[in-house]
Amino acid sequence: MESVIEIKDLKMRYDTAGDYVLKGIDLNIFPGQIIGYIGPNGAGKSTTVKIMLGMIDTYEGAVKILGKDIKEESVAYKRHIGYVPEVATLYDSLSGAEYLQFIGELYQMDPETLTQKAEALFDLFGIKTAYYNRISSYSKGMKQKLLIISSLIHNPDILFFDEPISGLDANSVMVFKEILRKLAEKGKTIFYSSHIMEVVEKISDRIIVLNDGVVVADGNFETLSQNRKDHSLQEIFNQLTGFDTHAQIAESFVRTLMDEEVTV
Ligand SMILES: Nc1ncnc2c1ncn2[C@@H]1O[C@H](COP(=O)(O)OP(=O)(O)OP(=O)(O)O)[C@@H](O)[C@H]1O
Repeated sequence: MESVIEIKDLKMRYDTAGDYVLKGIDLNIFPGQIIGYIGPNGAGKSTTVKIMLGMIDTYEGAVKILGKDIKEESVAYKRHIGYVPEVATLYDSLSGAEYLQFIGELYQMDPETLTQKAEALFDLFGIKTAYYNRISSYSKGMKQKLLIISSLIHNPDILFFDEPISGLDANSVMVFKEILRKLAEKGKTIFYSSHIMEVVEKISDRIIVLNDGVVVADGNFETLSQNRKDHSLQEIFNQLTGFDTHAQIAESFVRTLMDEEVTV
């Protein structure tokens, strides 16, 4: 099977005299995979995703998406990509309808098809009545649903989601997880970054753990949990990233707050 994403010896440093934040990453991602892309704060997850999205081009190494080197073919591949960023800027003065029309125009979608799809997706997400309202009046979860719809409306082949369920209620999370499964069944590739280990463990059929700019684990949950005494992804994550001091840190934190003697 051909890779949808092929990353070879990817290195990145933001400052030419500074340290590398990505230290040589090699990955082959295949159609229909749901990749849980996890790692501690600052590990380099967003940097990798931004490189794949073409938002950073000062990297070393090679990144091929859908068979093309993204440095050589920097625009065409973006039609095949959908993205939900962790922090998004939505145009608050537009309505949901206007925002999606704008997104549709960027992807040169037929306006009638776009409107039909947009209205139907709003309805399915339970926010139909907000379609013509200004985004400034949306709740956090409604904004998140709009972002999810706008990342999917052009029917992309590769999806990058960064904490996509942030703000979604429990029922909507169930719907969203099922949507991911169905999209993967249709051959879409999903790159899912999150710090919520329970969700990553459940939805991913491949988990990639990044620590300090290096891939420290890559496999399905069963492979990752082999030969380890603890079996939740949270515990495997703690072991892989060498973290076992949560209790001491919490105690020092609270002592500091309480003005007691500090022992860090
Ligand atoms: N624009 C930037 N300029 C300089 N350094 C940056 C920039 N963006 C990220 N970095 C640095 O690169 C490293 C990796 O950051 P990145 O945002 O990729 O991590 P992450 O794994 O996505 O973290 P988080 O889980 O906190 O979102 C960090 O040390 C960060 O300080």
